[in-house]
Amino acid sequence: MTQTAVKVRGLTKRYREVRAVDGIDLTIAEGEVFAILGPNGAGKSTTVEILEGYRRRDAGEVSVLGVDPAHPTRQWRDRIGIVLQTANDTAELTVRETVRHFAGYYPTAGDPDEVIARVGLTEQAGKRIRQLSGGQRRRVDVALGIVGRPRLLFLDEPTTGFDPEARRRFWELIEDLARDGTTIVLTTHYLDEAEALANRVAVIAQGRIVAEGRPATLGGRASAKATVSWLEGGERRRVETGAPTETIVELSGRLGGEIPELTVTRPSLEDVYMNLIAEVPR
Ligand SMILES: Nc1ncnc2c1ncn2[C@@H]1O[C@H](COP(=O)(O)OP(=O)(O)OP(=O)(O)O)[C@@H](O)[C@H]1O
Repeated sequence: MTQTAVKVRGLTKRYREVRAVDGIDLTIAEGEVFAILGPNGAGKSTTVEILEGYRRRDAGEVSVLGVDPAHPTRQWRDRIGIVLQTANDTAELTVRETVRHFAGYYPTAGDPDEVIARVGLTEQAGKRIRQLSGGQRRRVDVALGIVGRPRLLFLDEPTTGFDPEARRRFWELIEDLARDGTTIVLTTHYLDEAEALANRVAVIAQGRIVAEGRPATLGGRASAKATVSWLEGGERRRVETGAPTETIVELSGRLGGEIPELTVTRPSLEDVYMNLIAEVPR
């Protein structure tokens, strides 16, 4: 039976007149990679901070690894990994010293050098934090989030400032952790990141979930019309169709085999996301 890692019902949080979180329901199974998407100010961080036990809620039920995060225990904290913003307080320590220091907080921490290798910082292990680039510092943050070998890892916009290669490496790390059974809750503004990593995504706008599902099917994406495009008589032709295979067979017959410069596209996750966000009344 799949265990539930996160269960949220009717979660509500206001800051004076702002309804930051306005009745959210969420269920995340153990081992899932779950992405929370949404525009600036949608309520993502507030939701995640409540799940992490760092913010009080006004109403609703929340269970994270079977515990109400409003009443966290030490044992519960040890099973949760959080990638915080850059740890500036250790600027004078080296990467290795910092990771070792944080490893000391956990009863079953991973080997610091192994963790440093996993985030791709072996060459920088002896450097002071303040000497690192922004993207390298962010990798230290990730190392500190996983050094306790958490069962549930929260990542808030983890790849902001990463170069493309570092992002790919980071994605591999997340896939690796997911294969080991770590549940991952991720907020991101990069839709390709959500598509590459997440089993499921939720789109939040104005404190509510406006869509939830697999990235491939979100917002009716899989059943949306496809655009078939090809070159004919020196001109680019395009048709929208619910039956692209039929269109291609018909075209292939007409053009006598290979269809020049054929492409078939469906709405991207970004297209679907933009539509979902546009529909939310302001
Ligand atoms: N400490 C606070 N005091 C008052 N209002 C706040 C506070 N934190 C957040 N808010 C407001 O609550 C709403 C939701 O903010 P939140 O930070 O959860 O959004 P977000 O989806 O994480 O945004 P972003 O993508 O910009 O990080 C916003 O309107 C924000 O201005």
